[in-house]
Amino acid sequence: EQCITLSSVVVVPLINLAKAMAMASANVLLLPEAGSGHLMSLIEAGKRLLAHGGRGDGEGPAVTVTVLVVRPATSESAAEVDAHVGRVEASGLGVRFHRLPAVEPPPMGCAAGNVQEFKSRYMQLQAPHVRAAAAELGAAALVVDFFATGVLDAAREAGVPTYVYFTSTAALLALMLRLPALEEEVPVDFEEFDGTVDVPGLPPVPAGSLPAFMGRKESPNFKWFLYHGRRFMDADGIIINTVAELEPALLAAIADGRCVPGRTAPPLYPIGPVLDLEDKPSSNARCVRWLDAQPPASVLFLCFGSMGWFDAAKAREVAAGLERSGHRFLWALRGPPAAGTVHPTDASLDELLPEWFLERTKGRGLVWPTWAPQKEILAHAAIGSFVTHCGWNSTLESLWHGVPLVPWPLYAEQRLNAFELVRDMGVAVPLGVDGKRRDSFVEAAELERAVRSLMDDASEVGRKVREKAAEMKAVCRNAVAPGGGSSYAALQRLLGAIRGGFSTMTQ
Ligand SMILES: COc1cc(-c2[o+]c3cc(O)cc([O-])c3cc2O[C@@H]2O[C@H](CO)[C@H](O)[C@H](O)[C@H]2O)cc(OC)c1O
Ligand SMILES: O=c1ccn([C@@H]2O[C@H](COP(=O)(O)OP(=O)(O)O)[C@@H](O)[C@H]2O)c(=O)[nH]1
Repeated sequence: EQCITLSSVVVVPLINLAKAMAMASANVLLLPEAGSGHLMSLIEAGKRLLAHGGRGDGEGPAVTVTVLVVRPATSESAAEVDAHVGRVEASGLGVRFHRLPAVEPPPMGCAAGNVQEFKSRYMQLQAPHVRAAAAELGAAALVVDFFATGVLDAAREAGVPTYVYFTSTAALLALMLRLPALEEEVPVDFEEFDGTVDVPGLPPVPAGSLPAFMGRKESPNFKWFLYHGRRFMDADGIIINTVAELEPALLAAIADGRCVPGRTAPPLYPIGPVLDLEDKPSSNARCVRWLDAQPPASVLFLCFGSMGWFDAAKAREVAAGLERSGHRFLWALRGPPAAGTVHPTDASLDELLPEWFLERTKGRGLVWPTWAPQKEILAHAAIGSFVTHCGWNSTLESLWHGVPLVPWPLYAEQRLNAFELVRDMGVAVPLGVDGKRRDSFVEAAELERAVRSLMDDASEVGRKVREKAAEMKAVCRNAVAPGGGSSYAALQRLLGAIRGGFSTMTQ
């Protein structure tokens, strides 16, 4: 109102000033899921947006990045999130944080087996606060975790272009986009199904390699994956933590509309590998110093993610398999979580290992009973291969260092990752894991066979897989190289789209 009474000599410069201020920076809001793994991955992606667009250039305004922090529902998770947010705030990288008001969690708590439902409903409840934050902070774009597609409508109502950040593979994305059709095509529950499933861009996928959440169609978790799969099509783009050259056929199948015939898929931005790979001072952990004394590419590393743990029956099979393989090893072994928590405890070696094991493998093996500095270990020249649960972050970390894999999937989408690593990418040897009757059990003889097939000098299969992993190391590094890399280019395209939308908004 004050402006109306002013002369045009004053009004025009004021409007221009407001526009100029708005144009000065395009604020990208990130909405991670309320758990630390996905939060870390999305923050890492945010750091890349800042590094590429933070100062602005001839192509458009500078980009700022603000993370909308959802209060985790458990104190265990809240402590992890607080610690990580604190570290990033202290790092001075310029990522901003905005804490969303507390929301009453859905009633079911962290009920075992309904994790996806709980997370999805909790994120959906954030919608009004996300809309308020978008207005308050002046959002140019919103990037949401793939469990948070429940806020898409609120973002749309607020007029904010919204992108999904997909923390896993293009294979899982293709499968989730296909899920509504697959549900119709396969007449029984997937856990009853013996056939193969068609995922465009992959060889036929055996039912036993489908993700754990797909078991029963009536389960709330399945329903939520179905929901998210549908909602991905409504996003303004899908940012995915993969590398174009790692999954070319899958990305082409999604982009060509082969996963959802008759509809155009949102633009895809494969910007991976999104990993926190900054040079950190060496942890000086004893396990890393132990590696210093081992010959190059001689050590098998075993580690099973933030939630993998073994009971004595499984640990004894591993021990026997490792002993018989004759190869050197570094085994990160964890025990069962304490009641009411999800994270493994430090292993009690007396309880988990056969009494002969440490003595018989002395000098060629080390058991590490706690959290391992995995990235530092995989970067070490002594590491020759990696037995992994196939979490996608662990997989990318391994490929980044050219380390070939032995896949031992445990939970989430890991069976699908294992299938892709062996059958499509050729960077892993197969391992027979009994997921149906014995909860991801591997027999000693089978582990010994797989390890030998990858690590024995005379193994032709091993040579090919090792070569392929070395190729993928180059692929990953080239992808993020400034200028010509595919992930670098995808990030530039993404910034272009965000800035383009922002300029339209502020015109
Ligand atoms: C991909 O399918 C599933 C992923 C998860 C899942 O969810 C999750 C949520 C968080 O708030 C924090 C996490 O750390 C986290 C991790 C997680 O699984 C891991 O995600 C990785 C990629 O980000 C990777 O793909 C690993 O394989 C996963 O173990 C959970 C889930 O079912 C419970 C899924 O089906
Ligand atoms: O002892 C461990 C176990 C895991 N990790 C790290 O935890 C992450 C695990 O992520 P992933 O996606 O592989 O699996 P998740 O734990 O989410 O199932 C990766 O960055 C690993 O490097 C680690 O550093 N030490």
